[in-house]
Amino acid sequence: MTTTRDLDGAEAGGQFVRTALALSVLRGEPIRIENVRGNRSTPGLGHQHLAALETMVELTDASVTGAELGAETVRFDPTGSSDGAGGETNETDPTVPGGTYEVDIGTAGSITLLFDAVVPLATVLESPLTLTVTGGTDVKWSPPVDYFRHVKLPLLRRYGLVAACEVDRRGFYPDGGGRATLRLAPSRLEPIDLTERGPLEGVRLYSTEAAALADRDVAHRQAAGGLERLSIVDSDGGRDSSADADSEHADGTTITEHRETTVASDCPGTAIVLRIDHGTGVAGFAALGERGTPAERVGENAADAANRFLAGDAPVDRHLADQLLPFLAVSGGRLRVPALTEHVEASCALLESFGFAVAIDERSRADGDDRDGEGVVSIAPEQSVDASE
Ligand SMILES: Nc1ncnc2c1ncn2[C@@H]1O[C@H](COP(=O)(O)OP(=O)(O)OP(=O)(O)O)[C@@H](O)[C@H]1O
Repeated sequence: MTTTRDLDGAEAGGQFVRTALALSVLRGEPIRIENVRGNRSTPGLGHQHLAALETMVELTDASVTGAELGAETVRFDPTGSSDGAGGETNETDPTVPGGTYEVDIGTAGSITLLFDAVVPLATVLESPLTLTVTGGTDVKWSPPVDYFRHVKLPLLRRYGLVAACEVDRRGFYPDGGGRATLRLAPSRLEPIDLTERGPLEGVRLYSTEAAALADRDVAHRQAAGGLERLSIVDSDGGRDSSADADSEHADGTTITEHRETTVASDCPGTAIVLRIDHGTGVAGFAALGERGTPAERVGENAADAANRFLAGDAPVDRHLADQLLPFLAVSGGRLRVPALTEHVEASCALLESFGFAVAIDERSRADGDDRDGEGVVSIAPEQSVDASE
């Protein structure tokens, strides 16, 4: 018999909700979340979080209470059989049937964050799942869709995830109106062991402009700014000062893909994603266009983040670091994270609340270095213990 797992989101934001819902499904455990998005200035469920909750309810035929805007307490039971009062349910192997679904977030709420909640369900699917979502494809504080499909999914595919993402229309802030489809098939994930960075293999660049901005050549200028600023570490530890598209560098680093795309969308917007491949893992760095910021500067912002990554030795970027943790829990493994960010720490604490054996080996920092510390997160799912026992 499984009892409801009580979770406290007082120290976290929306990611806590999404990951908790996914783990609830994967473990076949009802959850009650108190203090939803407790450390945000507008606590409770926002549009995007509510859309994720409602989608998870639909995909899993769960029972739910608190599925409304602003709700600070949510109860979600993917076993569908308990009474909402902390009752007990029969323990069975959790499965999700699959099928075809459409969701409209209704704002420029992030499509990729909704996808983030759903992707782990691939490991318990009975048959393929197709999920088409309308909302924002490239909005602040979330993975741009090119990061999702060209960075996150390719890395997870190496570990056995069967997934693809197609984009019909882009959705920028404030109108949204983007449309993308996630396709998942039943997947079995290999353990993730990503503690070393392999040799640099190449750089991929995805630069995008809404059709309304095409006459200003924005995608090209973003790409040019990014490539001009990108430093490539060579084998002697020195640096090339710039990288040109479609060329091979003295150190052997190649621009393996270079896409400048004009896209359909309801409102103007631009995005750039740089992907670094380095043998063991991948890392992605994104920037969004903003009124008043020159296109070249947008590219430079993405390259600056990539250069900071290249100066370290973690195999993934700081965003993938937190986004991989649910998969680490599913399959077990070890991950060197470039920074023990608030998101990484909140996710580790959540995984521990679910009974996963999480160990964080924090790298010591020099005195006066107040950056988020690097660390290695290890998770042993087979040894998970039931915290409610
Ligand atoms: N530029 C980026 N590239 C890739 N991933 C990103 C980027 N910016 C943010 N993310 C990821 O988006 C997620 C944001 O989660 P977070 O909980 O902060 O947002 P949220 O769901 O909008 O909720 P809240 O409104 O409570 O902050 C994290 O996984 C973070 O790593």
